[in-house]
Amino acid sequence: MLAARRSQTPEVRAEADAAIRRVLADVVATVRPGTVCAYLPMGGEPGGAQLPDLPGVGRILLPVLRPDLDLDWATYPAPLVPGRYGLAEPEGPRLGVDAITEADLIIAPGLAVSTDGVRLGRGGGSYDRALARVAPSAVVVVPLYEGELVDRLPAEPHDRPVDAVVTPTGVRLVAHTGRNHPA
Ligand SMILES: Nc1nc2c(c(=O)[nH]1)N(C=O)[C@@H](CNc1ccc(C(=O)N[C@@H](CCC(=O)O)C(=O)O)cc1)CN2
Ligand SMILES: Nc1ncnc2c1ncn2[C@@H]1O[C@H](COP(=O)(O)OP(=O)(O)OP(=O)(O)O)[C@@H](O)[C@H]1O
Repeated sequence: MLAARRSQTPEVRAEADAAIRRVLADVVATVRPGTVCAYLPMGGEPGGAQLPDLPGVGRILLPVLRPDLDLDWATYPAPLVPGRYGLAEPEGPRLGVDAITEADLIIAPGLAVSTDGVRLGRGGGSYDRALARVAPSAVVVVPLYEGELVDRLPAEPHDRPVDAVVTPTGVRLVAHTGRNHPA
């Protein structure tokens, strides 16, 4: 999945990123979230650097990677400083790992999602831990490029299912049996 992302030309990627941001704006207009947990794409992740600049959202939180790879949160916009793995992270007060419980919409990074809602991450287990804390009513979406919504992914009991994927062509709901019962 990473190799396919790297092989995209900058022009094709920029166009797909802009389309993904337009679809995300539609999702925000529909869900009308008070608080959104977003992320700052890095190294060819869908959405581009402007992903967290979400118009009309009262409160935007970005992840701050803890030494144990769990996720803390800080508000955005804020000055960005370099974190581990080449991540850019917001300065400002750390709100704690439970800040995600206040989010109505979570935009989570992923390399692929299956049609039954399993998300493939980068292997830190960060979002598995963070998504276990989201409110039952919250919506979890993963921005993806074309071809990254797949039929099957290997799942383990700690994997937390997601609700929908956002691609350049639109939103697609994925089916799962509940946040704490991975498909
Ligand atoms: N943009 C973005 N922010 C994010 C995540 C993410 O996946 N994307 N995370 C999602 O959890 C957390 C950070 N976790 C990360 C874990 C690994 C790598 C990474 O680059 N891993 C290398 C190999 C690491 C190594 O040297 O062992 C890789 O995948 O090539 C990056 C972020 C929080 N913020
Ligand atoms: N709640 C948890 N507490 C501690 N470790 C966990 C937890 N959930 C998952 N892990 C560990 O994290 C590791 C990586 O899991 P996995 O490969 O599913 O990550 P991922 O979903 O790809 O990554 P990420 O969530 O960071 O995007 C596994 O070794 C797993 O045991």
